[in-house]
Amino acid sequence: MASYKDILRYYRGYWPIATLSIAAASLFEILDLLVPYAIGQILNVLSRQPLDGPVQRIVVSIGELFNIPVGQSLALWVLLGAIFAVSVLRAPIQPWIGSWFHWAIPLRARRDYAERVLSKILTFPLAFYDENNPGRIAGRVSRGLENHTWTYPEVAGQFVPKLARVLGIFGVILLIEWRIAIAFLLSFIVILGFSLRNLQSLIRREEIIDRYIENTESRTSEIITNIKTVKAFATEASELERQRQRFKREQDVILHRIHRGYVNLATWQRTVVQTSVFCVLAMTLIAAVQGRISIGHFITTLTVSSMAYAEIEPLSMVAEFVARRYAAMVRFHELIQEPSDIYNVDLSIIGETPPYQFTGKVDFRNISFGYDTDKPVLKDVSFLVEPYQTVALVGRSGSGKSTLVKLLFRYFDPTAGQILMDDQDIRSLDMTQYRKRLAIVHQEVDVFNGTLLDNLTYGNSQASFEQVQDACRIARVDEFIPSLANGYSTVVGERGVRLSGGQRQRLGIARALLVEPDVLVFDEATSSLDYESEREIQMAMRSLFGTRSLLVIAHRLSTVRDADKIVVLDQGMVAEVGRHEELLQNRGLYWQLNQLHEAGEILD
Ligand SMILES: Nc1ncnc2c1ncn2[C@@H]1O[C@H](COP(=O)(O)OP(=O)(O)OP(=O)(O)O)[C@@H](O)[C@H]1O
Repeated sequence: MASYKDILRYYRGYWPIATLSIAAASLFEILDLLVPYAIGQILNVLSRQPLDGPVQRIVVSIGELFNIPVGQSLALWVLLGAIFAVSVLRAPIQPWIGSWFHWAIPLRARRDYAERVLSKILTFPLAFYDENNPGRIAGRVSRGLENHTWTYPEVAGQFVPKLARVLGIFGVILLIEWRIAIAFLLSFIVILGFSLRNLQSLIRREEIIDRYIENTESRTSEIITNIKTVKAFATEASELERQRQRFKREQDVILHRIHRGYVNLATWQRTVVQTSVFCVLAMTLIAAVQGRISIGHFITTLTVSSMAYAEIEPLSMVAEFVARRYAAMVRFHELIQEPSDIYNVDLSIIGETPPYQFTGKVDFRNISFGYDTDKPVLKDVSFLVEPYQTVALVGRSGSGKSTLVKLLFRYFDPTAGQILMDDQDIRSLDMTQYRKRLAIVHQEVDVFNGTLLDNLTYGNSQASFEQVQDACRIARVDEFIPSLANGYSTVVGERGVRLSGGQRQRLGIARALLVEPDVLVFDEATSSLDYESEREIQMAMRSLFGTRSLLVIAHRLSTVRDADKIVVLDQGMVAEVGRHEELLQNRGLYWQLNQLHEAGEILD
């Protein structure tokens, strides 16, 4: 569970400079008090009342030092000089010690944490993404970073220095008349104590609403991701209605439970502040009338105390902002504290030549696995992929084909059994380096926003242009390049040319080939492709047979017919293994699937 300590740690790299700049800003706020104090003393000089002892001593010392007669005029010059020093001389220094660091620190911390949170996102286990969609994760990250960045300047540049100023004012009033100082201090303790108690309960409400907003954002992100389905089912109106209800509920809670709370707090604060100002005025007036304080002190006390009460509003505004943002900041740290993948992903390796080189012999030995411990998905699965063999995985939907591939990539580890790559348990290998020797072509190939060339070399930025051309020839990407306006430099993806399903698949194959994997996994696209594209891909794929070990999640008879080995899975178990003709002769599950799907040429 994250807490305020994590929020403080966010700025941890900058503590020394933060402490210095906050201390300097606080000092400036206290020095500001010299102005009303000096004006009070000037009034005393003009009304021929005595100066305060320490001021008198300073005037005398200066008179002696410069050999100037001590009198009214020297006292006025000294006081005027003090006002000049703390107001005019300070002006060009303050922004560089204050504002500069109050923004430089959170902006630097933002860069640190943007990097840290991305490293974290890159190393979350796959299961995390099943439970949290991109909208939820992105929302939490951006709200967290933004709120940390905005909160620091307010707390460091406003809250702490203003609080220091209030303490300074207490000191000044204490010098003048202790009874007024005590009344002043008590009123502040009451106001701050009550405000803090109220803010705590408002923070709890903010935490609840933050989770609620996150769920709403997550649904909006799902609508965007699944927009084709939304449009196809014409559910735009019902989606809007559902979200509209959530927006309304959000607004009701924010307006009536949270915002009302803040306004109630402000109302109460304002009333207490005005009462206190009045009491201090009355007490000061009585003290002046009774001759306990001079006219100058009367003016100083009234000026500084109203300065202090005027700070209540900015102070409580900052406290309110912090309270409003607290939940989002804490939830950002909760995200960072989520456990990473159990396998150590090495984020320091960029474009290095992987140390491993395998023949491509993969031995699945007695593999059992379940996403939930009580629901086994794979049960005692064993089969061997010899180097350069093409092995097809066949079975009904849900039989565990994709799960086997996830285990090969070590997204999960089997609960029993082992996967051996060239007779080495893959758990004993460096995971990042091991994965670099594998490649996969998914059913839906991801295209990043960038040029075609960027997308082709995504897994191997060192590839030469000749290698790219070779891969494109094998994967038949070269057949559609002439139709693109700028050839390899054509921008594809989000902001560029949309590639068709078949083109994307061929891009996926070329991209996989460019990393020169020892084992290539191919998750055949099912029925999203037209006949022409499908044939192109079939031909591209067939030209890979025998060039390396191939593991194909096969949906088409044509692939399966040519495979060296077909592994038929049934409810997580190996039902049959053999070549196409052998399995047909067996008249088992493969034969049944074959019969069922022969007409459509698709196996599951
Ligand atoms: N992330 C997951 N969490 C929990 N259960 C899962 C997860 N992924 C898959 N499953 C379950 O595991 C079983 C096997 O799924 P898998 O995707 O491996 O099957 P498949 O043979 O590849 O199916 P298809 O051909 O339809 O893609 C299914 O019952 C599925 O519901």
